[in-house]
Amino acid sequence: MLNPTLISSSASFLHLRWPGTPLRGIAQLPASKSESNRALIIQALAGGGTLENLSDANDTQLMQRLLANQQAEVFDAEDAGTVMRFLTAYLVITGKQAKLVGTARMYQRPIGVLVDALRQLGAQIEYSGEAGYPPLQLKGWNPALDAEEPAELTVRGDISSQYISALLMIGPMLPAGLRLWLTGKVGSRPYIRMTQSLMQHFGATCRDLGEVLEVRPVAYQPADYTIESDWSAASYWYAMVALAPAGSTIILPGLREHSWQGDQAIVGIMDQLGVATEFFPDGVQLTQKAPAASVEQDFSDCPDLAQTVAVVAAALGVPVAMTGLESLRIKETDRILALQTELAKFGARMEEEGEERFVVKSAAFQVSGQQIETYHDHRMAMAFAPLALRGPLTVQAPDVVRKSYPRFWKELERAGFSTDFR
Ligand SMILES: O=C(O)C1=C[C@@H](OP(=O)(O)O)[C@@H](O)[C@H](O)C1
Ligand SMILES: C=C(OP(=O)(O)O)C(=O)O
Repeated sequence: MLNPTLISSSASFLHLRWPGTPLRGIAQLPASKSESNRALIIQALAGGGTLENLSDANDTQLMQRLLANQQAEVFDAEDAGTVMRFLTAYLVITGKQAKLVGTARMYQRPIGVLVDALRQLGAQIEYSGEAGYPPLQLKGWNPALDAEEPAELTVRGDISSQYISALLMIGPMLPAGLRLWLTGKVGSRPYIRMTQSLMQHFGATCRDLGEVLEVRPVAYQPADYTIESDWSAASYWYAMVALAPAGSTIILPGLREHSWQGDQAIVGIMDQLGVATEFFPDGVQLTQKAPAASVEQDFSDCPDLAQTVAVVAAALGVPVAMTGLESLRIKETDRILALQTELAKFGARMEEEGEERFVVKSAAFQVSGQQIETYHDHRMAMAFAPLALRGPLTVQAPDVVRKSYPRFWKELERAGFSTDFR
């Protein structure tokens, strides 16, 4: 069978068009890659259990392949932050000596906070390139940990929550558990809570005691878990409903009202940008409503939604003030710079007004054949694609979506977009 992701894999450009009718239908979402990649690490540590609905995202397929070949000498995390960070901690705790490599961009994404913490636990890790960044050489694990008292670590929370999740997940394997003190402004908190919830689902004990997170030395137990659909991926369908002609509505199966994913925050944000959500037992229906006159939003807990929201607000002409964007500069690309550059092609501006506060404003926003650069960032492609509902648009390197949503373009075709891959 033809792999749907291969159809576009060699394309340099995708020309997207919308016929002008209302947008209606059921869109299939990928499963959450954040839940999937945690569940895979925990399942490997638990030694069993069944995972249903694992994500088809490259980040998850990659994690699965790497965990299936643990005797490897080199582990290539490609551009997947969770793979690089979670696997580093996993390989340390399972005593592997190996090299961890990735893309050129991965070598610009810091990992020093995690390496310092693992070294304190007894890991021997060397930097093969620049100190503080991958690639890493894991040289062994000589824990000198107290059998009675939990290991105590102090970790900055203001760079990436993935270091904290990585450390929490190996906590049950330490002789007396782990006490993790967080310093600085902790970002992406819901991802830390998601880690705790999944750990608990697999029998571990991980408690949030305010300033400190405590993991007891209680072993993981094999368990079954069904991964929820991905709320970050859902955000692009919210954007489409917000920008589509009157009378548009979309059903998204597999989303839960009580979710472990912080990006469910899209429900409240898009309620202000013209999309109402109705929950059903297995999913949601999105319909249109009037947007607010202006929006203020802190993205500290949901950084992956920032691009979607900036583009929709600019296209609607609703001024939006955005805070909590600090981590955007060290993701797949510098997402602030990328947004500023690409929004400018439509006459919209994203300007820093005061410290770490960005305001997106636009007048006479027009979509008329612009070409969007994607900067090796899946979210740049998916956040700008909904603009095709307002006029013809070209997306450069469309295959970038495979990182989290390989079927994205297929789903757009099913919804009625015309796609021309060149
Ligand atoms: O733990 C996770 O699954 C993730 C945490 C977030 O990263 P940061 O903690 O670096 O903000 C998020 O941006 C990323 O897409 C996935
Ligand atoms: C930032 C992201 O992923 P990661 O950090 O896991 O590469 C993302 O998916 O937007």
